[in-house]
Amino acid sequence: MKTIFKNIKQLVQVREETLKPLRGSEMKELPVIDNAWLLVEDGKIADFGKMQDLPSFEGVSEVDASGKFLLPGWIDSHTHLVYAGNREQEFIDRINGLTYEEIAEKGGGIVNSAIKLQETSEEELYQQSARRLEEVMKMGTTAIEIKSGYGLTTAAELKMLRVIKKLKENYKLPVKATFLGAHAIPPEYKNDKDGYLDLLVNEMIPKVAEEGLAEFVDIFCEKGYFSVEDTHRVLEAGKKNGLRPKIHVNQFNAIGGIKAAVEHNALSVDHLEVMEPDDLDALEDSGTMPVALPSCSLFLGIPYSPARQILDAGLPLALATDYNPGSTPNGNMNLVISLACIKMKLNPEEAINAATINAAYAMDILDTHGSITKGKAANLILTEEIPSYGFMPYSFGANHINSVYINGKKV
Ligand SMILES: N=CN[C@@H](CCC(=O)O)C(=O)O
Ligand SMILES: [Zn+2]
Repeated sequence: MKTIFKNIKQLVQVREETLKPLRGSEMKELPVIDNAWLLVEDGKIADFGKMQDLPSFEGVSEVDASGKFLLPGWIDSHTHLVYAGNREQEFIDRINGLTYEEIAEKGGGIVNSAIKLQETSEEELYQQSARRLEEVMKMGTTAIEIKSGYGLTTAAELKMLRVIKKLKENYKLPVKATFLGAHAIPPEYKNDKDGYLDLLVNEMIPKVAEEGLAEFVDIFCEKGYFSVEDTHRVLEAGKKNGLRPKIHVNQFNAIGGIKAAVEHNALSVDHLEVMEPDDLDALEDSGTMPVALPSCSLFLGIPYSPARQILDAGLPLALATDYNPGSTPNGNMNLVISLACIKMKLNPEEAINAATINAAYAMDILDTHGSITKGKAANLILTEEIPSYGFMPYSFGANHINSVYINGKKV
């Protein structure tokens, strides 16, 4: 099956090849073709060019993209989209003065979500999660990473991961699963963190790997959660079982987790609201992608990741939503891109690169997704008629998306 998009006002993020993520000043460049066409064949980008050079094609269905922009779909490399219910009460508690940390200390937070999830059937959890996935796909997300971490028992963690597996089977976009058993210390191990780590390392990780339920391993490396020493232990166990690290780090405190992650060749380090010079140094010459989550900063009222400092240090940067019930009950990548421009002072070009090419790297799918490149999947966003691609982040809160395509098929 072939589809041709014609009269595209601008084809955005056009690259011959994408072998590496973009770093530092490279992120300012966003290659485009004005007045373009693009051919999709068998779900892949087959060819593209300028309208003046349009060859004649037979047996193709046509999409007239006059006045519209065509760009690679957003890639959301950090979510917790599989969860049960919501934490609206904690939202009210924070409005009334409690902090995220205080709520967690009182037994709320991640543990609250874990109790809800343990009490929810696998089928119900799947239905709630599938609704969220469909919602974000309509907003332009065309590849997604999803973490476990609201189970905190072997049975409930496996239940979450099976739900992610079912989403992967039933939806056509790339879905990658991350095992985040080390998300919080469950109440029954309150005074025995090492006992929980033993369970993680000796039982959960081997089972997850044996059943092929995850590709990545994660840990919340943070004061009051897991230490740098715990991080080494969990990442080592993950690696032994074939799971590459992608970790939560430097959200509230810089405790040395970035250096540990780099030592384990983590694919990404995520959050980074608080960064020390040592953290930037540790990332230099590494294959580890820094990932910022600006909607989390908005919702919790915490600092935004110092993106300009990260780019000025010549490092790459990716953006993701962190969609979860506690710190970011929102999976809208368009808002993330706007916030990155407004609050983190990224230019639209930098933000779009961070949400496509670099996000693809952070999900380990850069060879097949993240740019308009021949042979890559036709996972695309067709905008409404807008004056420029920069109009998307400028008009924050609006999406300006006409349609979304996964493997060339309209969502
Ligand atoms: N910080 C750790 N984990 C999630 C939030 C978890 C929650 O509050 O449910 C995050 O990335 O923000
Ligand atoms: Zn997260």
